[in-house]
Amino acid sequence: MTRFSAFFFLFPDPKNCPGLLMKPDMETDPGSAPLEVGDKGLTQILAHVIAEVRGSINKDINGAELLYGLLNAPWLQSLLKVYECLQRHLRGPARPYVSYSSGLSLQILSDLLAVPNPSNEARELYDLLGQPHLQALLSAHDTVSLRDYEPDLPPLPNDLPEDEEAMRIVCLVKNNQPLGATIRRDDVTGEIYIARVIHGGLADRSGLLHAGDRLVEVNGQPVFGLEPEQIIQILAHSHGTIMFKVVPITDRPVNNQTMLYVRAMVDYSPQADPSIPCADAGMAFRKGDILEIVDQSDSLWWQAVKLPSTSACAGLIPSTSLLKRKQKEFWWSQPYHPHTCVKSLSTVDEEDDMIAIDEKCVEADEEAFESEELKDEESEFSTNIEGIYLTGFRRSLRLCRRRRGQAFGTSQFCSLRCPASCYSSLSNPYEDVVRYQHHPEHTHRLIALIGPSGVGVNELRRKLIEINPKVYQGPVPHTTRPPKCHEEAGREYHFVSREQFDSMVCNHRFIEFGELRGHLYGISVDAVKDVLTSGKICVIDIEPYALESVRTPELRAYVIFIKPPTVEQMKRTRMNSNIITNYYTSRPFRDEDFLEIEDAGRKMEQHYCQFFDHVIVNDGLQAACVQLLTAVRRAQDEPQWVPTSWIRPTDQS
Ligand SMILES: Nc1ncnc2c1ncn2[C@@H]1O[C@H](COP(=O)(O)OP(=O)(O)OP(=O)(O)O)[C@@H](O)[C@H]1O
Repeated sequence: MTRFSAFFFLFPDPKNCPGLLMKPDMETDPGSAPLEVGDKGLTQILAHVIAEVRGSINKDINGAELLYGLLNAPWLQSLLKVYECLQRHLRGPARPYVSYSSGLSLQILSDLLAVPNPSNEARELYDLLGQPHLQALLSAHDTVSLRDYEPDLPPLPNDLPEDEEAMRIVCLVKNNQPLGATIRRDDVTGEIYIARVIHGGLADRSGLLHAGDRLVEVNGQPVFGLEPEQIIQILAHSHGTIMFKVVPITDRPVNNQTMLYVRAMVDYSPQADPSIPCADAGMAFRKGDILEIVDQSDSLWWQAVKLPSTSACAGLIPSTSLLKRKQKEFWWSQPYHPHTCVKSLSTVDEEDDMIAIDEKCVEADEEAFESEELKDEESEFSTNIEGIYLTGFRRSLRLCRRRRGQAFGTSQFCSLRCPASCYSSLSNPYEDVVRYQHHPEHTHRLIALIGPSGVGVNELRRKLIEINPKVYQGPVPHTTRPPKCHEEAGREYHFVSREQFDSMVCNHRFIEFGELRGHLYGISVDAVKDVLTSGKICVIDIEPYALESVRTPELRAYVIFIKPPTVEQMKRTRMNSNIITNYYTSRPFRDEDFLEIEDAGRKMEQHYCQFFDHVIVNDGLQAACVQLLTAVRRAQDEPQWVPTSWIRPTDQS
């Protein structure tokens, strides 16, 4: 019994088509020339093969019938036709059959329209040819076939002078968008130049106007000697197409700037800046905005887009050096105020004088508070969840802050002009940032809550930890006070000597520290790291001055601002809540407390909003808690803008 093999058809010999079953032996005849198949060769060969196979069916050859059906399949015939077409085109460049297909299709359309009773096929053809995209395709086909790419330009005159400059004529169609270019006049020569082209603007997208091009005419009107404002007037009064005649700049600078993103650390308004070359081309931004710097070619004025961007067109912003200069000028122009910004808590000795007036009253209340504190701590221990203690909630730490707040009055926020530390914070108007996606194998980001005293920072923090103490935890604070009978070292506090504590302070190991009733208390970087390396999410509350200590590559804090709602809303929601007063007593909230919280919250937001990754308004406790939970998850799971130095600390200069 004979078996057909598919490879018979791989080496057909067109000259011996009828004898196809004789397979040429390429291995035994290496010198034989490759077989050429003509345009119709394969189709002919197939026809012969089919005839042969048909003959074999009657000879009871196994598989012949199946093969016959296969070879006769319409798809195989179509495939062969496609193959032959491709072969033809591969041999030479494609040539259009007609270069007037667009006109031809219109002719066909009008002929079809004239048919009295068109068939279904005619209707379908009419619909197909009438499709706009097919019309566009045919039009593109004709343009390509005619090689009609260039505009028709008049021939160059023969008598061109030798020193004739190359001119470029640029036509831009004016729409509602600004042209996106600024001009300047050379005061010596009176020539007008394109000063800058705004990234993503109309002029930029045309690709035909560049900074440094000399402007010769606008709409046929020579501009030499005109003031820039006069040219702007010409442009403002033009409609439709505007024609520019320019002498292109010879050495266009290559823009090899890499992508740069920054977080604005200051507010900026171009309308309030008399030094900006063109206020309309400027871009306002607020503290905390993320800006994509798209052009730094000018050392003074950069171009940037605010993210998330709604417009492709960039705006002018001052460069870092220019903004620093402006800040310095502004700073020096302000009247001097004594230093009111606090870096870390001063010792009690330093404060004593300042709080002397209240001291008697405080002493009396401290006695009362001491027992209350103990009661409070005991109740905290008894409510520990599954053997996990809610550490870092000791009132002593919070009272350190209160004492400091009391000592410095309400002026913990920098005023316009105060020395060193505040001034240095002004010196970095932009912070380089990158999009950072937390890696599951890395430690979690620290969650730092910040808010005015009494807004509910600790309440929210406590609630979060209580939801899942196996996931969320506070750091264990350090103290120099002796342990109480029920306390265990490393559980409620790390108990250390004053010398040890001082040494940690000197080595900047504390995020926050303070002194209360002769004892030092503090939250150390290592205590936070202990929680993080255990695989948990560390949640702390901080004061603004501690922002610097937590926004570091090792802690990568995600800062959440707990914002007070309106006074009215606070009155409604805090009806049954108590506030801890500056005299260490707990009493129901009063109207003046709400006013104070609102004012402190406003000031805090005004001064530090650039550091906030998220803001939660603590109105209803339940809703705020859900928002906090969502924000904390987002901090770990979603990409965030973080300082570049966190990712590449070695790049820091
Ligand atoms: N959304 C809220 N609704 C009702 N009461 C609240 C809400 N948030 C907080 N409270 C209550 O307000 C009081 C103060 O809250 P909390 O102690 O958390 O303040 P804080 O911001 O940590 O300030 P401090 O550390 O100075 O006490 C607490 O009695 C708390 O239960």
